[in-house]
Amino acid sequence: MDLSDYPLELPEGDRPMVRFMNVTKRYGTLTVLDRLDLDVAEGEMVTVIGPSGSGKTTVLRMLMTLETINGGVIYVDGKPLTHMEKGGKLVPANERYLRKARSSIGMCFQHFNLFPHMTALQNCMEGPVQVLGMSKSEARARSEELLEMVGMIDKKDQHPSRLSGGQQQRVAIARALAMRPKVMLFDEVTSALDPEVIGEVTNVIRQLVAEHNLTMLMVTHQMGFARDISDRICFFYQGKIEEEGPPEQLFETPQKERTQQFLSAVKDAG
Ligand SMILES: Nc1ncnc2c1ncn2[C@@H]1O[C@H](COP(=O)(O)OP(=O)(O)OP(=O)(O)O)[C@@H](O)[C@H]1O
Repeated sequence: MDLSDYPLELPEGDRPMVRFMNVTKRYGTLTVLDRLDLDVAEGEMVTVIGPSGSGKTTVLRMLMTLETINGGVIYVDGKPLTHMEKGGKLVPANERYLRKARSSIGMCFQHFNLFPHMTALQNCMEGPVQVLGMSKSEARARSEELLEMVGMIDKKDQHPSRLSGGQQQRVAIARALAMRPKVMLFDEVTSALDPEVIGEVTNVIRQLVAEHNLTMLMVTHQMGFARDISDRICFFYQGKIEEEGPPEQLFETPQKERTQQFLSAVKDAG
């Protein structure tokens, strides 16, 4: 497909919050995403599972527009994310366009990446003030509300080094939400945590799913958690969706042999 074959905007009535359309990502000769089509509806929670190296994190990285894709187009809220319109057709987006587009995507990583010299509250206020141009008082009110929601308001004046991993991750979630993203991405947010604090982070995400109509895309190795909270599970294999479906269906009656093998391997391991 040529870039001129892709719509400048998705039509009314067929506008998922996220659409990967025929997306290919290569590193040298290695094809990591292979003509991927993936939709996430508004308010939907989709979890990507699959073997190591199957391209799960790459999906999130492409949505963060951290790197260019080699083929296809990603749309967010009906508008191209990776591309922009020029003279009536799509061209790869420039840095200015990407900077703006990125603010619609919130991301939480395995390593929380909080600013070490700032308190929890300052970490949350930074984006709204610096990127969105919000007044300090408005940013503070919004940040305090979110810190309250993740159970961290008591620690708002602490620096990250004084917080546990689970607490830092909760601040990182509040910080991402403070930007009012259209889509939230969670990449292995519990895998660097001690077992006893995993629950406090999964509970925050569970609460987000239950009470807020957020669109979320998550990568996790915690199958039980994925099964609990996802609307849909996508099983990735070699940069493609091998099988997808509601959690009960995918975990209980997987249709493809590769899905069955993967699920029995993780079951044996865990
Ligand atoms: N910057 C890069 N340069 C070269 N190869 C890369 C780069 N980033 C990722 N890859 C390769 O792309 C493939 C997919 O990586 P990705 O991180 O998306 O896998 P994953 O499914 O998330 O794996 P894991 O479960 O181990 O995190 C891997 O083979 C990886 O080595």
